[in-house]
Amino acid sequence: MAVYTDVSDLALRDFLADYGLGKLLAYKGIAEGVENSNYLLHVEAGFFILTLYEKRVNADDLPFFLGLMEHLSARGLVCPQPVKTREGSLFKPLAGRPAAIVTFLEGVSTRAPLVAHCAALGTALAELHRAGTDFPLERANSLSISGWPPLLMQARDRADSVEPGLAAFLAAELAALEELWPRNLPRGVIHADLFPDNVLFLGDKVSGLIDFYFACTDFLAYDLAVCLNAWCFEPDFSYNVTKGKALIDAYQRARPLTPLEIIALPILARGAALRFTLTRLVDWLNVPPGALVKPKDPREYVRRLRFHQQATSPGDLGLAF
Ligand SMILES: Nc1ncnc2c1ncn2[C@@H]1O[C@H](COP(=O)(O)OP(=O)(O)OP(=O)(O)O)[C@@H](O)[C@H]1O
Ligand SMILES: N[C@@H](CCO)C(=O)O
Repeated sequence: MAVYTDVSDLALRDFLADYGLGKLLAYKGIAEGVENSNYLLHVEAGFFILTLYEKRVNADDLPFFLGLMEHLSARGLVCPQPVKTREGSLFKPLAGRPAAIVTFLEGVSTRAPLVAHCAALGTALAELHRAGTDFPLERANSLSISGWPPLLMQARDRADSVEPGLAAFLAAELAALEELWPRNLPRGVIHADLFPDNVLFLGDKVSGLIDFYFACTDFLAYDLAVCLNAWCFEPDFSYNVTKGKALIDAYQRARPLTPLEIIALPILARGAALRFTLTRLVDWLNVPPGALVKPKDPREYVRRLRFHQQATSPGDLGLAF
């Protein structure tokens, strides 16, 4: 359960006094998620999500994240809408953390995506990229290639306790990717963490995208690479090329990839696998005492990384070219 920061009902009532949402009727911590503390709020105005931003979220980035959700909602993408205080603020402190209230979205995330889910995701991802084109703010991706060496430094000494030889393997991967990483691909707003737990469905249809707290300005095709890793591997770590093809084809129907993006996709997928290996490894080795959280297993991403070392052609991912 991801609740790092406990919120007393007294503090919450005081916080809510600045919003026009009526009285607090009930609230409870939400079991899913690993990054921030989330509560489901039931107030007189209905149901909302209260998020307290934890270590990876810098308060200076909140205007980008919350402004992006407003921008995308205004363009018809279903994502949480931030609720402003009576004075017009998008966030304010609660229990020592910056905190915001956003609208609650209906739908259920899937733990075992089917081909139809992957196709629906591909369409939603391309729509997100298109809706983000005129968003005026920029935010560098702090977890792209220049952000990986500091993560490896934090984990290097204890990485081999997770899997023998892991520190050397990751150092070699980092060096290889620094050589191979593309420089000039189409850029724009990306979600950067569109895993199955961040996509809500009603049946086969996407009913909402959530958790924009890694969103940034980066290669659009990197977002597709993150999704291929998160949605198209089976529990035995084999890559399901049918799911990959469904995701890519649906994406391309709404936003065709350029030839350079097609060539770069295997490297982007390898880099995306390294990014999540490193953040998971750091979190695995540093669970805060008392936190109600189940860290995610970095070895799931080491397996993907090994796949991408071998799968060097776009066709290996399901891309017809
Ligand atoms: N706007 C929303 N509407 C409905 N449910 C939501 C909403 N925002 C969050 N949730 C619920 O809260 C859970 C955790 O939210 P979120 O994914 O934003 O947390 P996180 O800690 O940032 O997670 P992650 O580990 O994916 O980074 C979600 O899986 C979902 O069940
Ligand atoms: N989606 C991430 C966790 C949130 O950053 C992961 O599965 O490692």
